[in-house]
Amino acid sequence: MPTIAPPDAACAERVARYLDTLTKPPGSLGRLEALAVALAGITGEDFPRVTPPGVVVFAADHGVAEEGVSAFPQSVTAQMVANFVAGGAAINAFARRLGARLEVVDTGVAADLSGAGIVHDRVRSGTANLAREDAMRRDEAEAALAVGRRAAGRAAEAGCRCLIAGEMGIANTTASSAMLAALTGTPVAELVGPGTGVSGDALARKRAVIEAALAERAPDPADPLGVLAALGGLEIAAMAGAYLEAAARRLPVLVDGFIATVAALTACRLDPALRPYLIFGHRAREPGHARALAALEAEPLLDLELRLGEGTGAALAFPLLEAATAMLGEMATFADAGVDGREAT
Ligand SMILES: Cc1cc2ncn([C@H]3O[C@H](COP(=O)(O)O)[C@@H](O)[C@H]3O)c2cc1C
Ligand SMILES: O=C(O)c1cccnc1
Repeated sequence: MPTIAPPDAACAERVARYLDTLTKPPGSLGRLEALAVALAGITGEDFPRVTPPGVVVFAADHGVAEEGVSAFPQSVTAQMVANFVAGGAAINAFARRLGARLEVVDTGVAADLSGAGIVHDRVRSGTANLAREDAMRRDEAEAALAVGRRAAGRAAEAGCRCLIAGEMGIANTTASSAMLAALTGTPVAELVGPGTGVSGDALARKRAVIEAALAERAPDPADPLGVLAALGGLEIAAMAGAYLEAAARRLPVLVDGFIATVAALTACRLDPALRPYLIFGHRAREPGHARALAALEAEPLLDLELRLGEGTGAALAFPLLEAATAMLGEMATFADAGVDGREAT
């Protein structure tokens, strides 16, 4: 694994002091100031840049879809990949607003995806049904982490200054819920939720499937790769790998919703040095998201009651990162603007 250096504390400290010289009462820009300090520490730059962002959407299928745990059929994963390529998904609309580089990676969709515009970096054709057997082998989980690393590497080499990972994979809230329960010991009932919109009997079945899988697989919470292999997904592993690679390259990571946060938690368990590189875009409606955020002691920037994924919540939060860098780069100091400082009271 490439090593992740600690953030540049001296740079963060310099930027924190510089913020107090800008024409505003000290601290008055609140969490935006903390964001600017964090970005300075992450990048090691006094005037960090976050544009353009790189958005990578990892797509893969889940064998557990056959248990009826999603409101939508498995075919939607492949169909949405075509929609991403055609530019018609929510993430396309938001990424365009940001001037983002958008890449779609087939990490293991259970269909033949041909055509231009898709990066084919497949580990296997969907996972196995985690209700019956391990979702994948450990070496496959490692290979999926490497898919994510390669994608983050491409984004960095293309000049991206911030990484957003998104996902598409029908039934992946089931895999993510199972992983979160395994990693944190939280009872399934406290974190399972509707995903694409299951309720009533279907939600009860989703919960029962996860509880049974946890009882049978019983992965060791101290073995994050084992949890990923037993209960995870190819796109979830790829997101984790992308986060680790971005941090190794000192790129800020803007984390999306529930699934992305479970990937982030897994990646932090693999390498705790990742944590300071993560900025959390939003709190999604899925009940497990608050649990996953709490496990990371994360306070997200937005709460727009989203329940979509794809990287959409992170994309919506990105302008706040831009604003934090603009505050540093464009505001005048008291001295330069000839504005009187605070009275000694
Ligand atoms: C049209 C459509 C577009 C989506 N974009 C993201 N998801 C989201 O829904 C899925 C997770 O929910 P569940 O576990 O209930 O299947 C993931 O693919 C996720 O990214 C979508 C779902 C649908 C139907
Ligand atoms: O927050 C997410 O990532 C999410 C929530 C519900 C359904 N799909 C994705």
